[in-house]
Amino acid sequence: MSLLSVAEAQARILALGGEPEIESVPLVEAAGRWAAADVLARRTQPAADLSAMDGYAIRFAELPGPWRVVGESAAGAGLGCQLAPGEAARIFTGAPLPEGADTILVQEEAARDGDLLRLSGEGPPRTGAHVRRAGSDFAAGRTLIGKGDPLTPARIALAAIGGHGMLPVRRRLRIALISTGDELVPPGAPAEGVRLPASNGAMLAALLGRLPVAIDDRGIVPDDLAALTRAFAAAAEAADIVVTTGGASVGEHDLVRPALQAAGASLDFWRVAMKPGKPLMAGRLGRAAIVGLPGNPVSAFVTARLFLLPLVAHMAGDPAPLPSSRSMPLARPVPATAMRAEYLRARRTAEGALPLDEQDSAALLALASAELLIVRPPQSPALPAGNMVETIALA
Ligand SMILES: Nc1nc2c(c(=O)[nH]1)N[C@H]1C(S)=C(S)[C@@H](COP(=O)(O)OP(=O)(O)OC[C@H]3O[C@@H](n4cnc5c(N)ncnc54)[C@H](O)[C@@H]3O)O[C@H]1N2
Ligand code: MOO
Repeated sequence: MSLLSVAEAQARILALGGEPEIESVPLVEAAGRWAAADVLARRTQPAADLSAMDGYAIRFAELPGPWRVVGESAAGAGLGCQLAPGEAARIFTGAPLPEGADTILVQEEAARDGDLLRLSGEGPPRTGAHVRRAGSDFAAGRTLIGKGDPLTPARIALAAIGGHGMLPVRRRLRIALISTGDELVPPGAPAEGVRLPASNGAMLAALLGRLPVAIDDRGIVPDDLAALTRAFAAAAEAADIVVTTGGASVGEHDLVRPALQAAGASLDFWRVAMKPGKPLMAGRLGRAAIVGLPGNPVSAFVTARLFLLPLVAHMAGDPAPLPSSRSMPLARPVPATAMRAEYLRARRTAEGALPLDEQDSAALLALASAELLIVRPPQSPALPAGNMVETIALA
């Protein structure tokens, strides 16, 4: 298999994802997901003409008054009768405008003495001042949220006020994580000699945690063909996506590809023209999509950001799952690139994107301080400071 371009690999990985069923979930659980169907208003908002201020409901034509206050309209309860000529009603924010009234006199511009109400300031400037008309936000039946819209906090509020307690979303994706490597110990366990803690599983769980997923961290599997084959087959039974890290390259201990094949997986691609992240593989095993990330922690991070998160977002209903990029000036020169696209870890400065000195694909200290990836396409010339480059935000 030859090296694929990043764009082609992204398109192919998105095509691997199935369409999880649609379910209805309570509003708070829907936050951060995508609407799986249009959501229509079940009610008109406001349902009636309401006061937008605390004050008095009057007829504009009767200014400058005086009026006789005949009762009160509070939020959730109206006056209960119609205003006759010369009459006003005490009214509060959110309360229904009594029949016969058309305008609100705010209380700061009114003087009250028993039942008697007088104008004490400039008064309302026009008929209908401080009145929220019935249906001025939306009418029943109107589309409030379109299929594919992100369920932001504002859309959650909109759905609630539109009469919904539940929203249609794609069900949470089950993601199995498998770290491979004889050298790995679980995070926090003593790492003797040349063994090292497995950082990729926790990193991936943290990255995925912002999406609607249920993580099944299946821990560390040694570099053993039979053990890996068994682990992949078992993980694929219940998962929508099986994510492996490590063992993706070409050494004798890099057994992920043969083990996936032994488990019955069909591999769609292996190796992408990018740095870091070349030995990325993707395919299917039974009903599950397989994403094999490289073991190097920075390579795993960058490929997760560019391929795995978009796949998950796509399956969760995001119509635009690929990371967006933004043009920024370079704060320092960058060298030419060869056949692979390069994703340089960088910081944001007043002068623009500043590539870090340390670009090793195992250097987590540098990755942890990076705020951006500078995207350098294959076969790009060296660029001086000040030239514009595309960047992907990491936070
Ligand atoms: N002769 C070649 N050698 C390599 C090539 C190549 O094309 N020809 N590709 C290199 C590239 S690029 C990458 S990236 C790495 C990735 O290789 P693997 O996916 O096979 O990863 P491993 O060999 O298993 O591990 C690499 C490195 O990362 C550490 N690691 C692995 N898993 C974890 C984990 N869960 N948490 C933290 N660190 C982990 C592992 O100990 C190794 O140090 O291959 C190059 N080689
Ligand atoms: O492509 Mo590897 O991910 O450079 O280190």
